[in-house]
Amino acid sequence: MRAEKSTSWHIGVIGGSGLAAGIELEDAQEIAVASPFGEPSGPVVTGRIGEVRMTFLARHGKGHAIPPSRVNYRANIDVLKRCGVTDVVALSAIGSLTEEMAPGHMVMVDQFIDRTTQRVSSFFDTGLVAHVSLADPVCERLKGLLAGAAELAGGEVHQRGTYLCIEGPQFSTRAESLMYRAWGAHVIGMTGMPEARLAREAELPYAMLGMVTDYDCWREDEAGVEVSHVLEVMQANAELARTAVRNLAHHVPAVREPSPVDTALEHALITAPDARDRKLVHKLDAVACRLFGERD
Ligand SMILES: CSC[C@H]1O[C@H](OP(=O)(O)O)[C@H](O)[C@@H]1O
Ligand SMILES: Nc1ncnc2[nH]cnc12
Repeated sequence: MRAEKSTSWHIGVIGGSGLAAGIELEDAQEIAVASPFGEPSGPVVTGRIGEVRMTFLARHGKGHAIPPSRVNYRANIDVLKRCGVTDVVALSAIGSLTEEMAPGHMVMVDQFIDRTTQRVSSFFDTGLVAHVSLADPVCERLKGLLAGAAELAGGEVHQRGTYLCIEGPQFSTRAESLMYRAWGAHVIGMTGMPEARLAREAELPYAMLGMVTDYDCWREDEAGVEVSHVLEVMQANAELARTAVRNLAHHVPAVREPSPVDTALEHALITAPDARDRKLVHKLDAVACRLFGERD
């Protein structure tokens, strides 16, 4: 395992609802990658778009069998890191909490409010304590590149948006939806957290391209969200998302300059070396490879 990131891009794509079929890659290979954090959502498909290495993982597994609360977010991020991914792009179906973010639009999520309750949200634990900064959970550089790629694909793109993550699997009540609006959230989903937290701990720049599928249930006199409707809108927009990813691969700079996120753990570890749990340190050979991995 390499300790420092290379200057070549290797983009990991996590495909959400309606995007399990993945993206078209050259020299595609399906690989089952094992993780010390358990079973990831499925095998990854790794290959290239032009000169850029790409690795795809379906968040909910083949056939969308895994609900948001049971996605093994740690294993998913761990296997992407193990594959050598340098940056992570998340594709997600989202509900809109604001009039101007209409179904069919795309939102470059840049902030999160986490209302999840059942998920393991850190790679670190007793015997190895770390506190990374999450003030800016999305990598500005990756977000900018992805926004440009989405616009080039012909999408109506909103440059920022706060994503409220619920536990699900039920959609929200009207009272909750109104409260989230009052909190200043712009969009709602069930998977952005802890995915973004874990990417940061793994020193992986993360950006989310949210695909608006519905208006949640805050609008008066409108029916609540139906999953069939969400999937219908996603199917209509899946090709747009795939084109955005293709454009991203074709438009990243030839040389990947370091991102501040590449060293997010630099000042985050607080446990003294002699108080560290060796087993946990070993488990983090990929996630924290820069600090604990073997050099090749
Ligand atoms: C299919 S409706 C609810 C479902 O869709 C979103 O999934 P993802 O973020 O993986 O695209 C939402 O978060 C829920 O999991
Ligand atoms: N309204 C909504 N609430 C939660 N997750 C969603 N995914 C798509 N639409 C959603």
